[in-house]
Amino acid sequence: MLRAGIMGGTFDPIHNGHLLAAETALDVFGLDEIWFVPAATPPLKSGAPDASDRMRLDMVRLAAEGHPNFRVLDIELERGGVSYSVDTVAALQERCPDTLLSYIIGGDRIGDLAQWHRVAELAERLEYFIGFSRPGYPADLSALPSPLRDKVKTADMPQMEISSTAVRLRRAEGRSIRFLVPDSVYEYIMRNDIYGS
Ligand SMILES: Nc1ncnc2c1ncn2[C@@H]1O[C@H](COP(=O)(O)OP(=O)(O)OP(=O)(O)O)[C@@H](O)[C@H]1O
Ligand SMILES: O=C(O)c1ccc[n+]([C@@H]2O[C@H](COP(=O)([O-])O)[C@@H](O)[C@H]2O)c1
Repeated sequence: MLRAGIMGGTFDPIHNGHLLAAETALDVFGLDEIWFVPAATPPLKSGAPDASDRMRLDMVRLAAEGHPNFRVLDIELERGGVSYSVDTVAALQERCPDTLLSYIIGGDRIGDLAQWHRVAELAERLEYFIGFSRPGYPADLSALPSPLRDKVKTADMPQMEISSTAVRLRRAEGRSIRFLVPDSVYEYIMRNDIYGS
């Protein structure tokens, strides 16, 4: 049975913190593949993404290109509306019944996991949630109710103080974002003049 880790995100834009979390999940948990899934409307974020759906998808594809274990799925962008992970996982299980799915999240999302839509069903469908701490957001499971807590496996990754917000802000201030995002994504942002002031 194939074991895949879903890396869902707004990816506005994708950055090296996302990629290192994905690589670490492959490495530590022995997954076969990572499936990057850009969200249409992320459930717990206010305000629309700055870049268009098309551009966010393009950037995720550029970032994943050439990695033998990275795939990009446009399932949530195609579905549109609010991107509840439980709907995505259910649809993917229907499409790929021989794949065991995990869902990768950073510390900020671990913090609000109990508020996710139909989270008990989501947890039931997954092998586990894979949780990584990120600067300012430790992988702290203590606030989660116990059945959910037992479903989250945490692992250490080199801490990367990068967020999409910081990338957008630096661009808006005319500062460099080189090496915060992959070179191909950097070139795409500059060529299309995204996130500028
Ligand atoms: N530097 C990082 N280290 C570990 N996990 C991360 C990091 N950045 C984002 N993640 C995780 O990746 C997933 C997708 O994140 P998202 O696309 O919202 O990026 P973000 O940097 O948090 O964006 P924003 O700053 O716009 O809120 C989330 O589960 C998030 O916790
Ligand atoms: O299903 C939910 O209720 C839910 C709540 C919060 C976040 N998510 C998903 O988690 C991923 C990361 O979310 P975000 O807001 O950090 O980009 C993204 O794919 C969201 O669709 C999903």
